[in-house]
This record gives sequence, C-alpha cells and structure tokens, in this order.
Amino acid sequence: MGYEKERRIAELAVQRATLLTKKVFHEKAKGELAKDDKSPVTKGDFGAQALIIQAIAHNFPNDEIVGEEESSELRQDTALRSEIWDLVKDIKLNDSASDALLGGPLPSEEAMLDIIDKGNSPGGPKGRIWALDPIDGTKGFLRGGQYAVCLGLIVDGDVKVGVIGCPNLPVDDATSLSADIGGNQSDEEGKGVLFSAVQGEGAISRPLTSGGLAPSNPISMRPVPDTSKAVFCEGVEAGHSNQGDNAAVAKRLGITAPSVRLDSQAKYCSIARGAGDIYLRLPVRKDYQEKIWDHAAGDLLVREAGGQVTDIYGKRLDFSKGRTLIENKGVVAAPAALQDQVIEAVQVVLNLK
Ligand SMILES: Nc1ncnc2c1ncn2[C@@H]1O[C@H](COP(=O)(O)OS(=O)(=O)O)[C@@H](OP(=O)(O)O)[C@H]1O
Ligand SMILES: [Mg+2]
Repeated sequence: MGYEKERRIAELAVQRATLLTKKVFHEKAKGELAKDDKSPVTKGDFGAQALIIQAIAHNFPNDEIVGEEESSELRQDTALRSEIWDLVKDIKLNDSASDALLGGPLPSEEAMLDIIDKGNSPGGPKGRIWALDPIDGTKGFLRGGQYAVCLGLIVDGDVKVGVIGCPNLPVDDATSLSADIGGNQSDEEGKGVLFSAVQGEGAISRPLTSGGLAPSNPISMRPVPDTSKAVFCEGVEAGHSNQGDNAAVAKRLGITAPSVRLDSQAKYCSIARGAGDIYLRLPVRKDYQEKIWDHAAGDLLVREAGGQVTDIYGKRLDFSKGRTLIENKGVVAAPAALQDQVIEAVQVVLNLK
C-alpha cells in the first residue's frame, strides 16, 4: 500500500515524455523526415529516457533505474546529441505546478547525457528499482502504429507501480475491439491514454493530456464465459513471438475471432481494459531473454485489472534477477479464471507435457 507519490510522479513523467515522443512521431508521419531515417526513434528514446530519469532522480534520489538506453552513441555523435537536446530542453507540461514536480529544466547537454546514464542499474532482488522503456514498440513507432512509454517501480523484486503511456490508443475504454488499431488513432492535439496501477489498488486509465493529470476511470478485464469467446492480442513482428504457435493455441481453445495485432505493451493495456482478453508471447528463439522494461508495468497493470501473467510454464514473471527475465520463457496473460486452461493449451502446443 502507499506509493501514491510514486504513481503521481511516474504518471506525470510519462505524460511529459510522451509529449516529446509524439512530436517526433508526427514529424515523421507528416513526411518531414526521410523514410528510412532511423533517427526519429533514437531521438524519442533518448529524449524520453532523459526526461523520465530526471523526474525520478529529482523526487527519489536514492532509487536505482534500469533504463533501456545508455549514452555512448550520443557521446560520439554531437549532431544527434544537439538535436535531442533541442527537444528535451523545450518540453514542458502545459501546467506549471505539475511541471515543477518533475524538477527544473536540465542545465546542459552534458547533464542530459549523465542523466541518461543513470539508467545503468544492474537490477536485482533488493531495493527500489525503476524499469524504464522510453519507447517500447520501436517497430510500431517507425511504422506509424502503436508504441508505449513504460515505467515500473520494482521493490525487493516485486512490481509495486506500473505506468504506461499509449499515445495512439483510443481514449474510450469501451471502444470496441478492432483489428485496425494502428497509428490512425493518433492526432497531434493530445489523444491517447495513460494507464497506471499500484499493487493492491487496482488499475486505472485517464486521457493523456499536455498539462496536468486528467480524471481517471477504473479499468478491468472483460468477463469471458469460456475460452472460445476470447480474443487474442498479439504482437505484429513475427520475430518477437511465434504466430504459428499462437494460432495453434487459439484453435485448441476454440477461438475463432481474429487476433488484434499491436506492438508494445499496448497489448497488456488493451487486455487490461477489455479490448482483447489474452496476450500470448510464445518464444521464437530459445535463447532470447525478455527484458524487465518490456514487461514490468504491463504485468502489474493486467494483474490489478483481474488477470494473471505468467510464462509458458505457468510461473509468475520474476523481476528480481537483474535486467532480464532470466528465469522465464515467453508470456501468457489472461483473465484469472481462464489462465490454467490457456497454459494447458500452450503446453500441449509447445510439447512441454
Ligand atoms: N527475439 C525476440 N523475442 C522477443 N522479444 C524481442 C526479440 N527481439 C527484440 N524483442 C523485444 O521486443 C520488444 C517489442 O515487443 P513488441 O511486443 O512490440 O513486439 S511485437 O509487437 O511482437 O512486434 C522490443 O522492445 P523495443 O526495442 O522497446 O521495441 C524488444 O525488447
Ligand atoms: Mg521495449
């Protein structure tokens, strides 16, 4: 219990960082950048990481941070670095009291690089550790589709707070399921959704804004009478989860509805609000270790919305082992009442039993 300050700071930090990523996303969408230019995602990633770590370091100076990015590339590339600095120094929430909570402007480009490198914690079983993915769903971002800004607080190995900004998801939690849930949901004015959860206190969503926090609504997973009525949410990239195995699991469960495909932790968010029911991430490569920043916030959000999240063996995701989920393989997230049946089907399809 508690963690209200952590939730508020995390929500505001993610909201502010999302503004930066949206600026770059829309420059790209309007064709102002070369089509094969990889720099938009790089700019968004580094800029958002700097802004979020600044807010954490200002409010919780003793906490550690596991961030996806580190600054060595920027220390080599002065042109890219100054483009990112131009973005970072100008981003403010349109509400001075909220902005002040996140700390004053960073003093210099050098300070920005140092802040980015505070994301170098090795993680582990003890203490307060934030897991940060400044742009999750890189491929979705580049494609003009779904991406997410994700931040989770892990305390002694347990996720206590999870916050996810999804600038391209529809604001209304009741929006019906749609296979076409790409970047066409986005606009520059400030649509999109901010999701959050605190352990033991449920999950909420609120519209993303460019100022202070908007009013929130509780969210929960859809009641699904039996597995055949469920809808899958799954990734877009065939290299990240095994779509053939997913289809075989769906068949075993009697599911006929087409899967909703979207990038990033927007999948966890969608099932947590009832826009889809089951998220499967079945391994493609045996040796791939999932990263904690790709799952910490989404894991808590779904569990607080009435779901269960495990790996393909039915084991809870273990965030106490460092920067990766070394003790887990794949992800299976479903309404709590269906989880055992889904795991059973996964294990049959993967020949685990
Ligand atoms: N081989 C493999 N297997 C599983 N996961 C991998 C793999 N390679 C990369 N990644 C990580 O996938 C993150 C993006 O996941 P998504 O869910 O958006 O992917 S997708 O929707 O399935 O395309 C992506 O996060 P971002 O880099 O932040 O986009 C990677 O951390
Ligand atoms: Mg990621």
